[in-house]
Amino acid sequence: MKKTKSLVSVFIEDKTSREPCEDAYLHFLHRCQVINHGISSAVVKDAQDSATRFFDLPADEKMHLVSDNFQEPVRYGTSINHSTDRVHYWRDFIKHYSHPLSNWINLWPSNPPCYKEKVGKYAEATHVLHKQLIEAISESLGLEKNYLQEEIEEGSQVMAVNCYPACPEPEIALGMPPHSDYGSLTILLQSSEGLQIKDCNNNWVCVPYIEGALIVQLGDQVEVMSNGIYKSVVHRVTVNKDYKRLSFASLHSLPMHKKISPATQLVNENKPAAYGEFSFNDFLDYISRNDITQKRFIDTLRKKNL
Ligand SMILES: O=C(O)CCC(=O)C(=O)O
Ligand SMILES: [Fe+2]
Repeated sequence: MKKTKSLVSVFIEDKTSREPCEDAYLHFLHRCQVINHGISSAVVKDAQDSATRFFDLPADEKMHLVSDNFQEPVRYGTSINHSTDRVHYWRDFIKHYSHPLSNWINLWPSNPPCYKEKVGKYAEATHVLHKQLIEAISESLGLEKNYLQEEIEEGSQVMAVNCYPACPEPEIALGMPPHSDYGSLTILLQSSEGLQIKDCNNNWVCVPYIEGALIVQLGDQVEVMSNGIYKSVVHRVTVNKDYKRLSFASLHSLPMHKKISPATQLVNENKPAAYGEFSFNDFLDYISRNDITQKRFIDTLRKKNL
């Protein structure tokens, strides 16, 4: 079976195997893990090993990449924004722009020497997978498969590589606070459990670790484009006291300046546009001036009279 087709069928099969209501479909997508993604275990392992070696470097080797500027294409840090966070989170991260790879890879860490090549291979593979998933989502909404094709080809990809060290008091700490991702989809690779998502009843649910699987999380751009048929996933990261956890969050989005709004095919008299338009740049502007734990960005886009 062709990869794209099998991904589509994963979505559709689950849609029909549950109660035929919108919520059931969303419920499934909140929990989506993809196993038939076509990214080899060697590519995944090499990327994980390279990232582990990067985080194991002495602090002063990483410090020259520290920045609180959210627009910086390569940024190392702890917490979310170390200088403004009122609560610090138990996380180190390196974030880098990743698409088109040749535009950015020279800025990526040069130590360990394998980092660029190995993480670069993984980033390119997730870009291909993202395109397939967006096609499946567009079709599931009754839109053309290539509805967002151009925007995805030219779109942005930020790879957030997160390291959550073992924490002596995990019950009073978090690796990341509750948030949803701004983009279209996030493709997430976790080395062990730790991610939790908020379900329809507002309970935190642990996302199980499945060897070889990639977690697919819906972001704010898909919620807006689908006019609320899909909802972006609120998630947070817990930590543990026994071992370090590594995750790769590949954050995909439309190009930085491109505004997304509800698809006209999904807007009608009975279902008017429920959100205003926004771009990735608008989100960056918001996050640099606001605390996302106080108010979600997507809440600022909802039309008030609906
Ligand atoms: O580490 C994780 O499981 C999630 C990371 C995440 O949510 C993010 O980087 O936006
Ligand atoms: Fe996230």
